[in-house]
Amino acid sequence: MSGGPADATPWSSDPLPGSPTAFLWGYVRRWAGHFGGLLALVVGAAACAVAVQYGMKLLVDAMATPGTDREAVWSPLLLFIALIAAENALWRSAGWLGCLTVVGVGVDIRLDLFRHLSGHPVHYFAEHFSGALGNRVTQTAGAVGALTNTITWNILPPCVDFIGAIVVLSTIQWQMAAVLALFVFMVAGIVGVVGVRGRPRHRAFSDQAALAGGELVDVVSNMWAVKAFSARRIEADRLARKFDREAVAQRRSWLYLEKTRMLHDVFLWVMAGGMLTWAVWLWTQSRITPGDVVVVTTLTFRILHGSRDLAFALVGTTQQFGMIAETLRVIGPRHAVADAPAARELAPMGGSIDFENVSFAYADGRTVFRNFTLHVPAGQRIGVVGPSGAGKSTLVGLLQRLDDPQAGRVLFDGQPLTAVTQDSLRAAIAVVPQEIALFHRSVLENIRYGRPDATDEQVREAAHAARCDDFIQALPEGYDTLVGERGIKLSGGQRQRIGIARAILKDAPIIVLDEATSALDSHSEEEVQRALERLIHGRTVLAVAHRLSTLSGFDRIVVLKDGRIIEDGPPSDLHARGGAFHALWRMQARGLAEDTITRRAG
Ligand SMILES: Nc1ncnc2c1ncn2[C@@H]1O[C@H](COP(=O)(O)OP(=O)(O)OP(=O)(O)O)[C@@H](O)[C@H]1O
Repeated sequence: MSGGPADATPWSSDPLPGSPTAFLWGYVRRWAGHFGGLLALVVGAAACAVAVQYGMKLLVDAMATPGTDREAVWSPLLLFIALIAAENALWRSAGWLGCLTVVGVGVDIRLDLFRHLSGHPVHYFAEHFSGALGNRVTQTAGAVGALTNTITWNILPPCVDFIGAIVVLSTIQWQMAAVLALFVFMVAGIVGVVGVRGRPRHRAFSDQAALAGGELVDVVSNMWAVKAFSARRIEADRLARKFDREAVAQRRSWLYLEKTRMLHDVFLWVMAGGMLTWAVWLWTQSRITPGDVVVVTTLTFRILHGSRDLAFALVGTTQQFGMIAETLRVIGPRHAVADAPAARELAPMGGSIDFENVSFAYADGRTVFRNFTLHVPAGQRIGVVGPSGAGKSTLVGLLQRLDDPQAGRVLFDGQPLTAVTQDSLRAAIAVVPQEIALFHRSVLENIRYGRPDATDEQVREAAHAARCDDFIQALPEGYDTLVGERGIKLSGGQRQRIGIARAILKDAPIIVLDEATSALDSHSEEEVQRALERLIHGRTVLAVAHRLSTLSGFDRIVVLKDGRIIEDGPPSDLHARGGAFHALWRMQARGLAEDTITRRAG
């Protein structure tokens, strides 16, 4: 249940607020009614709690003062009972409203962080642990909830208690109120300073915890390699060392808090003993009533306990703030590739591609293209080949605008990519990569990812055209079968064909095949090849391939080397020319022949 003013954040490329306070303030404003109500309820409840102590004093005085009418006890008693009822009603209302607020804000925060996170370019996710990013979003919502709870239950009430207690005590004996106020400031100050000095220990613990958590995510997501290299014990030992280091840091952080608590308890004992002795001495002098002694004692205990809660809560909040600040640092920056303010929807007109004097270097300074120019007319099938590191994937990435070139332009049907929205651009390009990303959802939903509004019938037609029908029908629940995380229950060829079905469904004017068949055996490749033929019919195709046989029947081949085009022309011309492409082709043909001989012999 959100119940609040959700979806106030646009899909902006602007950075998130840099400081946790500004970030949190946005939610306080969005949920102003809830936070305002919570504040009023908590302040009211804490004030009632102080008034209850005063009610107790009135009752004791009515009972203990000699010569007073015994009937006079009923009104203080009634007041006392009414105040207890009011206090509890206010606390419970605060609890209820706190629940609505924390839950609702938690949903908003996770959605906002997800929206911003998903706007970062693809390489951002390669540079960070994706699992850790997901956890970070969840933990930040948790930290904001914990912060709200800490302020509501551990910071506001002691502050109200303190003000209330000073007001009440000053009506009894102003000197006592002054001494108590001084003492509380001193204790809160000392415990606060000691607490803050412990921060490096707490930070060391959270760093170690993050490291150990990251290691665990890394190992679990690479479980295949762990098993393949029989490395379970090695990984367990490695984790044991990380956990040990984390445990040492955790003990140091925890025991430091215990020592601070002990220090506070000593202060509490000295102060409570001192105040009580002072109050009883004043009573022996008949300067204050028994009710005054009761109220001095209970208020002293109450605010001394409160001062400890407050000091620890403040230390706790610095940890929550640290966590939120770290998230804003990692997730919050401006998106590296953003839609221009005046970006239009792309208007596809056949699907021509132009790279005009493009220069591009990665963030680490590695230059891939210098003044690169390539024109692909609409409807042409072009194969891009070349040695590893030549820039083939970078070229495909620039076409999808995963990055912007530092100089020059990339155009789609004459429209510069920077002038159109990223969503409309990517809707016009269907990519079949080497690794098809499958969600842990049904086969039907996975194919429908190509066009979310497609009917079941259209999904089945696309699957049929991509030659998926047979194996999908053979799955336990057909199209409703859930594929495992990353589609682990399907073979490489089957995943590829699902990827092709998606692309067929997408019906985009440009098809990009990025090593689409390189991980397949010859039989699967044949199947996939047929599916691909159906997909690429009548469209502009840009195919990156190591296996040159994939490109037979293409109109044109471009051979890249070190970001430059070294050969360009129809495959037959390149063969005739006897250059790099021809040499590569012959090498692969020999490999294929050997492969066939080996299989026949087998
Ligand atoms: N995210 C990145 N950050 C920095 N450098 C990168 C990044 N991605 C690729 N490169 C570098 O850019 C150059 C071109 O890489 P690219 O992946 O485009 O080559 P490729 O021709 O597709 O290679 P392969 O056939 O091995 O996939 C290489 O030198 C590579 O190391």
